[in-house]
Amino acid sequence: MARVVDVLVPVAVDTAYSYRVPAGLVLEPGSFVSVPLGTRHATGVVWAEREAGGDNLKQVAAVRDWPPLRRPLRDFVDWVARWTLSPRGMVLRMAVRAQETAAPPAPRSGVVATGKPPARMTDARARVLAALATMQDPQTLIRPPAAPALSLGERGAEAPPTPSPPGGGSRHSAATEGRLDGRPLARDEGAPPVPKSALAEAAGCSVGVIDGLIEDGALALVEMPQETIGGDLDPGFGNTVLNADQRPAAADLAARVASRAFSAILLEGVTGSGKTEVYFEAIAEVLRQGRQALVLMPEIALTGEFLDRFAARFGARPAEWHSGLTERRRERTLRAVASGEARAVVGARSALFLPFADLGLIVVDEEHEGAYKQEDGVIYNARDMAVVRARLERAPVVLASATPALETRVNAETGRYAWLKLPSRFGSATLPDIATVDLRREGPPRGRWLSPKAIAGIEAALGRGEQALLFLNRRGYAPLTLCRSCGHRFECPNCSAWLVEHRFRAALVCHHCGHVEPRPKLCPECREADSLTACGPGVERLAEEAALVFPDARTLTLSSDFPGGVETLRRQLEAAARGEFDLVIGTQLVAKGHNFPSLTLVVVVDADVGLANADPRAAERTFQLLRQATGRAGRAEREGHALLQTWQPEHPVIQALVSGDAERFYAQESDQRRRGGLPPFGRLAAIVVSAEDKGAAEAHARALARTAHAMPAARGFRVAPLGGLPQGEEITLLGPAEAPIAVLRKRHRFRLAAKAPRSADLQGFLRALLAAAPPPRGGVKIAIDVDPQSFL
Ligand SMILES: Nc1ncnc2c1ncn2[C@@H]1O[C@H](COP(=O)(O)OP(=O)(O)OP(=O)(O)O)[C@@H](O)[C@H]1O
Ligand SMILES: [Zn+2]
Repeated sequence: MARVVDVLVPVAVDTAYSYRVPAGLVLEPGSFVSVPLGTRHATGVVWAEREAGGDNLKQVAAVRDWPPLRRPLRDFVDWVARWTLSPRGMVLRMAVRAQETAAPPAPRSGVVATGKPPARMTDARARVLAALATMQDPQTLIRPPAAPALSLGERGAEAPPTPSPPGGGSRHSAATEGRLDGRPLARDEGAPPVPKSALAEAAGCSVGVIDGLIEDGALALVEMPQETIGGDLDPGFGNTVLNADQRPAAADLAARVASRAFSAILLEGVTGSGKTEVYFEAIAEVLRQGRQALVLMPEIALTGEFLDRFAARFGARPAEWHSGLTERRRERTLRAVASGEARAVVGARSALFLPFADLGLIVVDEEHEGAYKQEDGVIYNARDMAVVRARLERAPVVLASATPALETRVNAETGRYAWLKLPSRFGSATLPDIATVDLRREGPPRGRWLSPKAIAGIEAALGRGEQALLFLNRRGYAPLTLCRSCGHRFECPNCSAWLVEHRFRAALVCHHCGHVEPRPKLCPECREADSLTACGPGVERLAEEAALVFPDARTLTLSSDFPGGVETLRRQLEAAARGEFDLVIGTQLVAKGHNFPSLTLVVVVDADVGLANADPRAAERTFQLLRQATGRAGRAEREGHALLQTWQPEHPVIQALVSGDAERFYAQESDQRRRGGLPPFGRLAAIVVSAEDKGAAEAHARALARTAHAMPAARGFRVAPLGGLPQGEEITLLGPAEAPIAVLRKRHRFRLAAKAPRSADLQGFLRALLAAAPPPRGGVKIAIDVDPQSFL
């Protein structure tokens, strides 16, 4: 009998392939191995090991020296694949992609002073030694010196230092005594080495000067200790004194962490109640245990403020994980996570697949956020999968939100999740009072978007030296451009969607596929000049109006598509938080999570934006977004106000926001969903069939429906007959129908939906359906979306 392993390879296949293990090779489940796959080699992970007659099998080529993929993560891969109906290899890809692409860490070295004076001293050499002393001074370590060679004192860095007169200027002689400006030159134990290039830059000389000093023995080249990533965290660094609401919640979470058992907890607290402070106490307990914590955030790129708060509480920043990291950083972070060195990671949804050594806690911040849903490839909701991973790791998972998803609320109500509540804002802050502006009666003049009431409110706030936020969840200048003379509308050539004008970029852009075209001078249809007109507002247009109405206000407009990327956004948000702007105009990006202490007024320019959607979650999502947005006001001492500009002030969502009665809103929503058998009271899956050829997509979608209705009842599910009302356990199949976005990226799309009672095996049904249906041909693709968030 030979030893055989089943190896899962990170490609779009579901099965693990078997390979023979060469004698002498030590493998265990989870080992990374290189295996022949077709004509090439691939890196895969050992999924199982057994004794078998493996004579006709290919051999494992090599073992990689990566830490093995631990059992909980392997089980997680299997679980996610089963749940989402994705090939296991594709899910594995998410867990190992980083390893695959990672560049090997480059060895890094730096110089330190030896304390031995150089045999010969020159200006340049003196500058190097001075710069090094400064850079190694713990006082300046916190913030690396922006101006180089600070210790040269009054003369500054720009003026090249002239040789000191013998005896008079103490600098050189001091240097030869091993001190410079009172700073010890000798290598402090622990003084960090400085890379040669950085030192040369700081001293304003060439690397050659440094090499000379090394040869002379005054400097030594040493291996740089790798910067720790997410390590060196101190649970007692910056203790926060919690208030009477926060204390029991924090104690509860800490006790759960200490128990090392799975549990799911909804931490529901109004905006500004200190949810972050509370779950920090759970993280502190994880650190005391020497384990690891993961915090998921929906907008990871914008968490500058969070990182600073984290550092103030724990003495250092957590590791970050998101798509904006450089390759080297990814690789370093990955290793730090796998080795357990990284004690805390804050990340986007993909961080859920990191190979933690000893995960003791997962926090999903703003758990209701749609951004947790990945809509392509493996279609999954990181919030739900976080609960699964926590269970496999036997760790608690905290779902934090001021406006929890209805699913989560129901899980808390039924006791599946524990429920911790923070009913009021921290300190003396109170929730903003919310009023409506009825656009039917109190609206702005044509072509304007700010009502007189809103303008008066903003003027008053600015007059008091406070900030105002104009919230409009629409990027660009105008959502639709048309020709006044012939009525031509600009549509995306790849999608059934209007092109959005971005005046900033002087372009028309498709928000679905990214198609960009210049805004023409003539109408392409009727050749009329200057006939194009913008319909409706986006944030750019609002900024234009604000500049007109408030010419003296310091205004900041923020949108995720503005140039400068994440770092610029972070800096601008920080500046806004410091009060450097009077008026902030932005999309949902500014609505969430930020603390702007002097912000007292939020104007929601178009509260109806999300309500027009016909999807089952439209009301819930609008409620969440607007409550978050209005929740930015009045977070410090001063009272906050919010104005909702709306055409339908009587709409239940608007009413719920105004009354602040979240309980009633959730109760109504629950009721409706229960009656409709919609999640969380029933289960939904969408099947999207697409092809470049419309006929092919439609034909296949119909074939799927026919197959479903012809399927015999099986254990776990039965398909309801067409036209009839579903009985008990039956699954209803709806559609196919052309998708609301009928064409996306040149592909025609048809949707089917499966609606099932909670007790039915929805995934089992979908699997059986795909197996029984004819195989897709002619470029037809099928995407299964379990628990869809989007109905487009
Ligand atoms: N115990 C505390 N001691 C000092 N400051 C606190 C305390 N609790 C909360 N704060 C402060 O109150 C503000 C709001 O807290 P935090 O951001 O944690 O609230 P949140 O519930 O997460 O809010 P949101 O849901 O709106 O993001 C912050 O500035 C925070 O520093
Ligand atoms: Zn498009």
